[in-house]
Amino acid sequence: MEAVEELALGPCAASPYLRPFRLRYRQNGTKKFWDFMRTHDSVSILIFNSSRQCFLLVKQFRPAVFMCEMERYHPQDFQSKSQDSWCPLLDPLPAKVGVTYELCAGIVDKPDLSLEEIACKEVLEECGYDVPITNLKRITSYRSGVGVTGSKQTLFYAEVTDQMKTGEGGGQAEEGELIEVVEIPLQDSMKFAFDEHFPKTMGVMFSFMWFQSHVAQGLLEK
Ligand SMILES: Nc1ncnc2c1ncn2[C@@H]1O[C@H](COP(=O)(O)OP(=O)(O)O[C@H]2O[C@H](CO)[C@@H](O)[C@H](O)[C@H]2O)[C@@H](O)[C@H]1O
Ligand SMILES: [Mg+2]
Repeated sequence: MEAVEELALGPCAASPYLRPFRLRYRQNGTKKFWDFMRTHDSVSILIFNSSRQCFLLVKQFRPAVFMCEMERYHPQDFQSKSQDSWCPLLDPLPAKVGVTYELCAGIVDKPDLSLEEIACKEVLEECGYDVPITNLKRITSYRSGVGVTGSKQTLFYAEVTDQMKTGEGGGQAEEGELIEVVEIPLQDSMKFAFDEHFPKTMGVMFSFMWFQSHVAQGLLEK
């Protein structure tokens, strides 16, 4: 996953994944504008393996995270010339600075599938567990990125057992997805959630805390 080579930064003239817009408006008499991106909504799934008493997370290389780190160390790479042509990044940081721990997640891009169906598909593709749709519990939904995308993410919980494992996961190879599944033991999960050495999404932190207050107590009483 960390063999990332031949990096080059270029302009994004058109994308099936995001579209930039500007909204002009007058608020309380003051004229304003706001720039934003239209992008897909998404689902994410907190997966707890009860056979092994651990959470399943996915680790992947995130170009946007990587380039935030690059900008800190090589701000010149983002300057003018890359606005109209491809600019090779000659002194890249190690790819691992762009690898994050996340909940299994996927974009909502199939209008004929329900959020639950998309969530089950992602659990199978990314983590290799075949979860019946009735095993999914909707936790809540929230806005991810209110400043730029405003998109909505719906969070589910799925308890799995080793018997439900039918494959290795790892994402859809034909789409170039390269995902590593990692197990976080329940007993280490709160320490992990707040350990800044492991770059992660808010979804991981929030859902681990949700588990503590909604599920963990029940496990102790079993
Ligand atoms: N900007 C982009 N550029 C190039 N290719 C792209 C792309 N966006 C998506 N793709 C392609 O579409 C695939 C989408 O994968 P997923 O459906 O698993 O969504 P992902 O988990 O990346 O993001 C979802 O889940 C994460 C984690 O919660 C949310 O942050 C995120 O908004 C949501 O889309 C990627 O593997 C890639 O092939
Ligand atoms: Mg995904």
